[in-house]
Amino acid sequence: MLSHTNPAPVDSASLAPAGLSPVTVNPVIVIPATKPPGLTPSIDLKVLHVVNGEHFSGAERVQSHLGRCLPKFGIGAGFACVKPGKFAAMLKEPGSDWGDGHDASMTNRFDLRAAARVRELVIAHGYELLHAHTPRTAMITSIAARMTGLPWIYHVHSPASRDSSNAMANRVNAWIERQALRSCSHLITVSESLRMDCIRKGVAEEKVTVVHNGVPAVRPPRTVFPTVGGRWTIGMIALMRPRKGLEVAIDALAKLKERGHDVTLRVIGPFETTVYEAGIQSQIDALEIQDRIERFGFTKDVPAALAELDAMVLPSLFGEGLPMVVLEAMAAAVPVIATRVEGTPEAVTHGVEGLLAEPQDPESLADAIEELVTGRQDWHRMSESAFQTHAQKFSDLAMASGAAEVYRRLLNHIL
Ligand SMILES: CC(=O)N[C@H]1[C@@H](OP(=O)(O)OP(=O)(O)OC[C@H]2O[C@@H](n3ccc(=O)[nH]c3=O)[C@H](O)[C@@H]2O)O[C@H](CO)[C@@H](O)[C@@H]1O
Ligand SMILES: O=P([O-])([O-])O[C@@H]1[C@@H](O)[C@H](O)[C@@H](O)[C@H](O)[C@@H]1O
Repeated sequence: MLSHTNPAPVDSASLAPAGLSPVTVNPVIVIPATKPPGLTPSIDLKVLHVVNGEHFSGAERVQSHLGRCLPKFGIGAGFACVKPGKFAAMLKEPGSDWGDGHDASMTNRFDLRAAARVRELVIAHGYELLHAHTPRTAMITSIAARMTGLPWIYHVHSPASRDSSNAMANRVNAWIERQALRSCSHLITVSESLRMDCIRKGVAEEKVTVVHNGVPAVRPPRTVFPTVGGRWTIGMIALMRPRKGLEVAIDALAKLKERGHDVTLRVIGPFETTVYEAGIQSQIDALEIQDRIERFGFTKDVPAALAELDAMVLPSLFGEGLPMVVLEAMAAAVPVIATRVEGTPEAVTHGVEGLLAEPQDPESLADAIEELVTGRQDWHRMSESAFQTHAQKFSDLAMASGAAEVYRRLLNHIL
């Protein structure tokens, strides 16, 4: 049963800005992650996720939601982290309900002792299935699976061959992934686009299941609405690395300034490297748009940050699966302006939950933002559609239910 605070809807005419059509909105809706119908079953299956652990980004967000929600389907999750860092530390924080965190650190990319450590964890904690999330952890897991005789699942979050802007790292990761996948029992992809990518690379169709990413239904209260002709605050939320296209957003912002629109870009999240950060700062300085950019570091409270945005912008260049920030924005009823890459169009239809621009194209991105700020696209309609689409298709429980089904079918030899 969904248990949520859902006050009586009010007519937003009094709240609505000039130039945007009023609709009926709920002023405060915060829907906590909830249980599926029925009582929580007892745990009858334990899965060990083998994860990188150094960042807290999209894959880790998926892992944490799975860890929290799988027990509602009778499945307990543990995590073996092969790199120390943010996710590994967050697993150990008081109050973390993601599952048990274990250390399986590697001293270098080819440190195969981590596989022996995974085997020890399986024996000590009674895990019955292994689940890897990156090429590096696929390699470790494939060896650990051989050592333990357990089946293993590979979760594809992005295409290894175009996952980063480092061509050599992409080639090495794609090669490692190919070798490891020879022994993989089943693949989960986060988008249909990635399923097709795996099939094109030779994985048998029946070995791949799409489990779309999902996030909890958290729609923070919003009291201020954007107005045509007023100031718009759009935000990008990410671990900032070249493939996310922050440069394109900055160029688009300069174009919007030239066109006379009052749009500010809020950049929320850490930078992967100081070199990348310095390059971005130089670009901002050269374009003389310091007055239009606000920068924040990593935030733990993404829903609160979203509640202060008029739109979430994600100008990814390539390499996405189904970005979590897109789904988080939709859950928070924030329109999304993103690019037509990989799985993003599976969540956002142009003109419905948001707007889609062409990747690598500041003009196209500026045009999309302009559509919204000039009121040619109705903000309230888009906000409500985003909220509805999330609720119907991209909840954390739907994702956990999909993963649980794959686990059970695999162990019952139906897959
Ligand atoms: C290029 C790439 O490999 N992208 C994939 C990666 O996501 P990637 O890590 O690139 O980006 P996502 O948008 O999916 O995730 C970023 C996550 O970090 C969180 N965040 C960000 C900034 C901040 O300050 N605080 C914070 O908590 C966001 O709320 C979000 O949950 O894994 C996702 C999960 O399957 C995939 O769908 C993405 O396509
Ligand atoms: O294992 P590795 O190549 O060093 O680590 C990489 C991670 O640092 C990165 O966050 C992720 O997006 C890549 O897919 C890759 O897994």
